[in-house]
Amino acid sequence: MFKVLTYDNISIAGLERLPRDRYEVASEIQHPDAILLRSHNLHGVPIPESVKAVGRAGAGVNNIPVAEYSKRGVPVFNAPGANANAVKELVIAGMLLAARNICAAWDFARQLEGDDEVIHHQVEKHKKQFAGFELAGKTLGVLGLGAIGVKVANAAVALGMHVIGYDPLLTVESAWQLSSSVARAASIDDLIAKVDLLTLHVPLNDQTRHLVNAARIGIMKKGAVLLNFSRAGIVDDASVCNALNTGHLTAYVTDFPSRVMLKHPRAIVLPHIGASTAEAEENCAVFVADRIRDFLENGNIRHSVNFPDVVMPRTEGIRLGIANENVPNMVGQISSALADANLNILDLLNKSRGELAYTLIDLNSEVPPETLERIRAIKGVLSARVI
Ligand SMILES: NC(=O)C1=CN([C@@H]2O[C@H](COP(=O)(O)OP(=O)(O)OC[C@H]3O[C@@H](n4cnc5c(N)ncnc54)[C@H](O)[C@@H]3O)[C@@H](O)[C@H]2O)C=CC1
Ligand SMILES: O=C(O)C(=O)COP(=O)(O)O
Repeated sequence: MFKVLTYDNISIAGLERLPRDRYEVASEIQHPDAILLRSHNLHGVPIPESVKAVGRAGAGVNNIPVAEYSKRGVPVFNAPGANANAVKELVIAGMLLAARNICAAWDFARQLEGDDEVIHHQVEKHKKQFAGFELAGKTLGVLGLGAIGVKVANAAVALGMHVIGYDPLLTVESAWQLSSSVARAASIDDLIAKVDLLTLHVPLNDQTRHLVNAARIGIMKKGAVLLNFSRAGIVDDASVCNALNTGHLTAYVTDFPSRVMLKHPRAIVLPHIGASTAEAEENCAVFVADRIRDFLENGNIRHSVNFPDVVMPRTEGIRLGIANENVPNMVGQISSALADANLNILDLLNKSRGELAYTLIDLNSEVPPETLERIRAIKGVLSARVI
């Protein structure tokens, strides 16, 4: 039996991918083989010795200390693109909410009192304060053209907007999907200076923390709208608050409320619901549960954020999965240990990614415990397991 510890609300459809005869899945469980979570913060949480894999049913992994898991030879999986459509739809909604002052107008309408004639009179008298602008013809800047950014850019083109994008690490996959109408900015500052609305779709990391700060807001057009459906830390909320107060920014639409933004009349704050649709929750949970299962049962790695893709068809033999540092002579030392135990290699696959490597070896017979211990003791081996 494999044990899977869950945090957050993981879609049942995903949990059902882990059959009950082979998996014990619970939100409280001792010695888990894997952790399955969404936005729960794992920073500062001790990693149980038993954990072999972590699955993030979503895109962002900034809530997971990936480097610490890497040092332990534990792959972290996510579900790239599985919730992108949900976020795209909310971003489009966010642009419309801001452009048409929908939140303030709704608040106004809900507090009207009196009979229908009085209400009608009040409506016609006050509606001018909620006059907005149309998206068609405006210029949208998309920072980060990954799964979400590409979908937002293409949808905005379909709405008649001019779209400019910036992503120095644009993948071939994203480039293929991106509308040819999307213009390319030369730099972040070039992008920011040109647009009426700016939407952020980059991960939170050391390069993107406070990427939108006072200096960058200063080069934005007066009256621009900022949308942040990426992460709180990418935007310096205090600077945005100042810019909203002076009118330099017209509106800030964010999925990440903070104290200064909660009650701000020009801020539209949502409770991190970008991926909260039944479809996205199911897509993410199914995607990542399948990856966790293939790893636990076959040692295969697909769509990990820290390890290379390593997928080898199963032979009849005994399988060994080894995570190691990407340094010379690892495979040599491992195969010597196997040869000394008189084990014959049926199949072997070794791949590296950055500082990490992963090896799958199919063997003709059982691995003696002392051989497994000898492999684990090799300097640079991070984890080794018979599968
Ligand atoms: N509000 C919500 O509920 C959700 C929020 N997110 C957030 O959105 C982020 C993006 O998600 P996806 O598009 O699925 O990820 P992705 O990995 O497909 O795309 C991210 C893109 O950002 C680019 N990028 C990285 N650093 C950059 C930089 N400094 N400047 C410009 N581009 C840069 C990458 O090259 C990549 O193309 C996630 O990391 C997460 O933080 C994701 C899903 C739901
Ligand atoms: O996938 C992401 O990065 C998200 O932000 C979605 O978070 P959630 O799974 O809804 O807690």
